[in-house]
Amino acid sequence: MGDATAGTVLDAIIAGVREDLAVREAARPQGDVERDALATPPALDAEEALRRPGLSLIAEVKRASPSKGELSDIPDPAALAAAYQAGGASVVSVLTEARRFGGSLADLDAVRAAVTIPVLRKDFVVTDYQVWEARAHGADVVLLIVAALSDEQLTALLSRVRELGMTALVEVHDEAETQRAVDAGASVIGVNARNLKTLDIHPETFSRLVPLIPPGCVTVAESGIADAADAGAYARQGADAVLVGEALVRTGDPRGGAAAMVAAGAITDREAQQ
Ligand SMILES: O=C(O)c1ccccc1NCC(=O)[C@H](O)[C@H](O)COP(=O)(O)O
Repeated sequence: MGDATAGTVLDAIIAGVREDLAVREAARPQGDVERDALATPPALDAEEALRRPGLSLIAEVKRASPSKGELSDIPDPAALAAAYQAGGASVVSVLTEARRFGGSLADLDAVRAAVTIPVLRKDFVVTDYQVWEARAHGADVVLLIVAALSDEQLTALLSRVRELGMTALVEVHDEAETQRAVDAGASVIGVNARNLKTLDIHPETFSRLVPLIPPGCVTVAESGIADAADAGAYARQGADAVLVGEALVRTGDPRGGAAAMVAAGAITDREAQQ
């Protein structure tokens, strides 16, 4: 993608997210969303699911992206999510950002109703309202992108996520963000190989940052994972989980694609024991 100005892509996405959020907040005040959230069945324990032995898969429902444009139509997100679960995914990620990713809260509702494993609301969460909204729509996990948040916002949102019984996947891209995530007390840290300034993928980011993450944390390798071999490579580098979007939505066989990635992690586990 090249040499976009620092911060441009993420800043532009968040500006759009804030505009859409203002419309939703005007239609539905936070008090109403909080009431809905508190009436929703308790969140599933995603952190426990990701800690299980072997490589866990977070399989994503992703229609489009700023880096690649249209990826897949996904007329039936519920069926796609059910295929991911049948293939052994531990968590389903649902992109709910509309403008650049083509997602929606309706997708989150459909997926929540279709699977029994934890569901991640993947969005650009910058306000308390969005966390309550995620819970009201049945999410068990919320993504918090360190690059999008001040330390104060990160701490406050992390604490709200936990208060609602959910798990925060705290996403980092470099050493400074990793230190901020650790200082904020993150227990599930995603290392995104996609540079959010240039959108280029740097697979070596995980091995560079993982030594900075305390051993008790769950580590997730995110972005640019094309196949089972890539998933297995991250398992060998110590990843507890991989988060995969494009490769799974483009395959004609999401169940088989998911199963192959989970199996690659299991093979790596057996190799390590020998
Ligand atoms: O996917 C993008 O182009 C993108 C651009 C800017 C901000 C976020 C972006 N993606 C969100 C994600 O984190 C990915 O959907 C996720 O890691 C899966 O990535 P992939 O397997 O490469 O589709």
